[in-house]
Amino acid sequence: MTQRQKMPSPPPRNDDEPEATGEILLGVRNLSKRFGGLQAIDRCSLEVRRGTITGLIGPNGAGKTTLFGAITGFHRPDSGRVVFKGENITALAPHEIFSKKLCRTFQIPREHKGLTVLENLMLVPPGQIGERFWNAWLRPGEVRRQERENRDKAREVLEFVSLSHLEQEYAANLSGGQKKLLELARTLMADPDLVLLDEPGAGVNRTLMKRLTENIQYLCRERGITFLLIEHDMDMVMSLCNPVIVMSEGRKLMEGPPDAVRSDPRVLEAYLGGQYAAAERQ
Ligand SMILES: Nc1ncnc2c1ncn2[C@@H]1O[C@H](COP(=O)(O)OP(=O)(O)OP(=O)(O)O)[C@@H](O)[C@H]1O
Repeated sequence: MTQRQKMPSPPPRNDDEPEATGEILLGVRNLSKRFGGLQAIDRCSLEVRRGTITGLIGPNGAGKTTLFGAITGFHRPDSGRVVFKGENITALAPHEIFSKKLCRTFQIPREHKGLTVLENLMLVPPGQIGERFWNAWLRPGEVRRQERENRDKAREVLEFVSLSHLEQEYAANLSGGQKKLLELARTLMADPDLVLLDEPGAGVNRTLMKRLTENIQYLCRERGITFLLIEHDMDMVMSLCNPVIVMSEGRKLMEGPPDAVRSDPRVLEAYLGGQYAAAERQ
């Protein structure tokens, strides 16, 4: 992992949340995103502090995945700002944001199906000199060295997520849970500072879920990687995340430690309201 940079002081807080400690790694300020007539994100503001595993929960359609898309350049926000490590990254392209070490996974894994597990990881690091075809002739030694380093790193990451035995398997043949581990592995190839995980537990069996949870905890504690994760599995959220941010109708409803969130009547109402609304639409 790379050396952590010293960051400037966080900007003053402008909401009524209880005082939280730790440097702000990601700041979302008054972000909005509309799809036609639908306000998917509505002046949303929230913060993620370095060194945390922050949970992002909320009823279906609350805007969580759209928010991930707007943070990581996949959706261009209509207004508002995204600040990462003190830098305004709003509306940068996804690959530019990725290269700043802000990485994401997708709700439905986006593996390269026709490539092996190992190849999927080796594709990740940007700026490989072998990508320019003349370098294979002009700088063959350097190309080979970089490829070797890349392969070693990919193998190290695969060992960490317990997928080594599948390195030559086509990614298309992995189980749903293994694909989630591969998604996490791909972010690790970039030495990320912040990883956004979109429903890492969905479709994952209990054994793999336990491994995934332990991996996230280890990476946060030992490697200093910060996580923001969307999850519907409340057991996973309650055991893994602190703080938990609740989104409803495109903006932050509340934030707090898991116990406080679980017992907050506003959260219950948001979930029940969402269910009633869904039932009424049917
Ligand atoms: N590309 C899109 N075009 C049109 N509408 C969209 C698009 N993406 C999301 N939406 C709508 O925006 C709203 C927010 O969706 P989003 O997927 O962000 O919610 P979510 O909180 O992640 O929900 P879930 O928990 O079910 O994944 C929903 O009403 C959804 O239908």
